[in-house]
Amino acid sequence: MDRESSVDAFIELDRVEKVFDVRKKTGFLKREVRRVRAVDAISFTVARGEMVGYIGPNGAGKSTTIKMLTGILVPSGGRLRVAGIDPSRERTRLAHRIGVVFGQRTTLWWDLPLIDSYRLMHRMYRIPDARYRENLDRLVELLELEALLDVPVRQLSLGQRMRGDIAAALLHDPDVLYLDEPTIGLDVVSKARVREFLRELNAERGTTVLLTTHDLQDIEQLCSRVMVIDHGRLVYDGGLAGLHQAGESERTLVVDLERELPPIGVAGAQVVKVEGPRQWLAFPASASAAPLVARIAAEYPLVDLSVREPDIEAVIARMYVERETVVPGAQSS
Ligand SMILES: Nc1ncnc2c1ncn2[C@@H]1O[C@H](COP(=O)(O)OP(=O)(O)OP(=O)(O)O)[C@@H](O)[C@H]1O
Repeated sequence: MDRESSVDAFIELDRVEKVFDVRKKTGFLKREVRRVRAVDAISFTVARGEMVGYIGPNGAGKSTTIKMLTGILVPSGGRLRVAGIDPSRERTRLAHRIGVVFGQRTTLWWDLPLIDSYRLMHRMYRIPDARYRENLDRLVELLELEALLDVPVRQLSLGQRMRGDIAAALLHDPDVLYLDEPTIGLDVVSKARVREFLRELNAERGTTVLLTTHDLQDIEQLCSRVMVIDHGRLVYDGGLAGLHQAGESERTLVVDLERELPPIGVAGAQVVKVEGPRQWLAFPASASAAPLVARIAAEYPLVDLSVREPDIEAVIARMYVERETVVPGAQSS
């Protein structure tokens, strides 16, 4: 990494590895040690204020990476810095700079009213009184928590609890927020609310966000950059558009004709389905639909048409399958 790029880098990983030794009993007194390379020479940097998606299939190494970034796990190799701090060496100092939300677990005290968890965090993080009040007021307003403050956490719905957890992670004004499945199990309205809040947080405060999710709409709506990890290796790092290219994604032109006709023959697209006078034509997502539409309109009795965007889920599924393939945008390590 050159000096220039490291100036703005807020999160820096240079060939970071994590190897677990898993002991398995294979006989009466025999044990076998199996080495699991959960994170395999991963390198990337995230600049201050970036909002980046970190995605991959189950067991890819996402949580292990996040745990190393928070200092919970010590890397087996490589170099790791967050805000210039080595997380595993200075975990407490780093804790003041980062916020973490695990969608599947809560950091709140289950039996206490929500506000009591916040009061405890006020003390734990030694947040100056004025700052605590200001942050609490703002978060309560933005996340609509006012009516919930006196409710014990165990009585909150999943969406309410998630908003409560996000506020807890931000009370001490962290520079970086790690979100692990922040919208898991939420209904459409709650998801929209959480996403809207994250967008505002990033725009207003410039908080750096690393987002791990299986919900690709989270990524599409929040992140301009996405990293894909599979079997511990970074297989893609770039924009969403590039991801479509890497996964060779296709858009679909849905054409309504005046009458039933044999499949349309037009260069640059392929008919994938015919139903009465309606035909579906697939074409590369990177190509423009305009010339295609012009050609069809000139040669066929066209009544109506629409373009369907590629399904990013299918694109990523294809990438996982073809993970051995070197894709554009993948970082060499
Ligand atoms: N403490 C541990 N001891 C041994 N192996 C572990 C440990 N933690 C994780 N692993 C292994 O490391 C690999 C990566 O796991 P990790 O939890 O980081 O994946 P993930 O991408 O977060 O998956 P998911 O989407 O299912 O949460 C898996 O093979 C997992 O079994």
